[in-house]
Amino acid sequence: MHAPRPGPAGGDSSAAIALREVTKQFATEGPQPYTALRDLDIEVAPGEFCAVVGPTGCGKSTTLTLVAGLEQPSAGSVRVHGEEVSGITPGVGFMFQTDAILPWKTVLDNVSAGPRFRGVAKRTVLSEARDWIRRVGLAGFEDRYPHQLSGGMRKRVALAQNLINEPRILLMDEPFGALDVQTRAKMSDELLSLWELTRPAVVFVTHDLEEAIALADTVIVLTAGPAATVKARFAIDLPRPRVVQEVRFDRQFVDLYQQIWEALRTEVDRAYAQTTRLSEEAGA
Ligand SMILES: Nc1ncnc2c1ncn2[C@@H]1O[C@H](COP(=O)(O)OP(=O)(O)OP(=O)(O)O)[C@@H](O)[C@H]1O
Repeated sequence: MHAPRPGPAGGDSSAAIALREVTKQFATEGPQPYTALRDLDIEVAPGEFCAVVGPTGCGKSTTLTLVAGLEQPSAGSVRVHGEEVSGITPGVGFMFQTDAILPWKTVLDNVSAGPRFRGVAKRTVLSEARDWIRRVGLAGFEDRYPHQLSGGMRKRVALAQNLINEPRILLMDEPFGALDVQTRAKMSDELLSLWELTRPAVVFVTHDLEEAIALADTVIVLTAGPAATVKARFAIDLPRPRVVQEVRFDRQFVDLYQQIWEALRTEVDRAYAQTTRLSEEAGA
């Protein structure tokens, strides 16, 4: 039995990420702001792999932008390694669904870009970049340009580009969402083995509950918006190393899936009903 763990693990200042009673409002064209998140409490330990699921539009990406320092909370606090976030958070890697690699640079130059920007000597950077390119399985493709690569290969470049900076925190917003099912499973396996190398704390946003359970130590379910918050938190105590395609058939996996889906389904139904109502009102 994997009972949902209530709330975050009780105010530990050694957390990699700690969001406390976070509310985020956005200005609208009307007089009232839109409250995307309210009283959100999330804590992620160093080295923990945390997946966040929730209905569409509930505030998953917004949560990541708060941790990255791209947005400020309207109330509450966002801390990274004990420091209040103000401005872009250092030591944080970010991977989106769309490719963020530079189309005019080769694989080698893309992977080298971060350390070069920080002023690391060129020779050191090139040698490290080649190492990371090899680790992500792209040895021999150093001189290719992004348009000469498949979608999965471009994701590997993006991974190497992030991991070469040895981020203590890696924020991933549906990074494999645009890939076909098989490539996606392969990339998930590769992500897990690369994550083991440097063990950053990961927050991985996904719509895919199977993907969330297969990858994570913890799955957080958010409620439907507006004013989304944490509905439940589940510990995923499946043994590691895991093979994403195989772990899905594990009895324990199926039990976890049923429990988490039970929590998620209500929120997905609520979000769907709201969208349908708003669309009917707009059309009336
Ligand atoms: N800059 C912004 N200005 C106004 N509203 C915003 C802004 N960013 C996000 N929102 C609103 O906040 C809510 C949460 O958005 P967010 O993108 O975080 O949701 P999400 O859970 O990541 O969505 P999805 O699952 O569809 O990717 C949405 O209603 C969105 O329209």
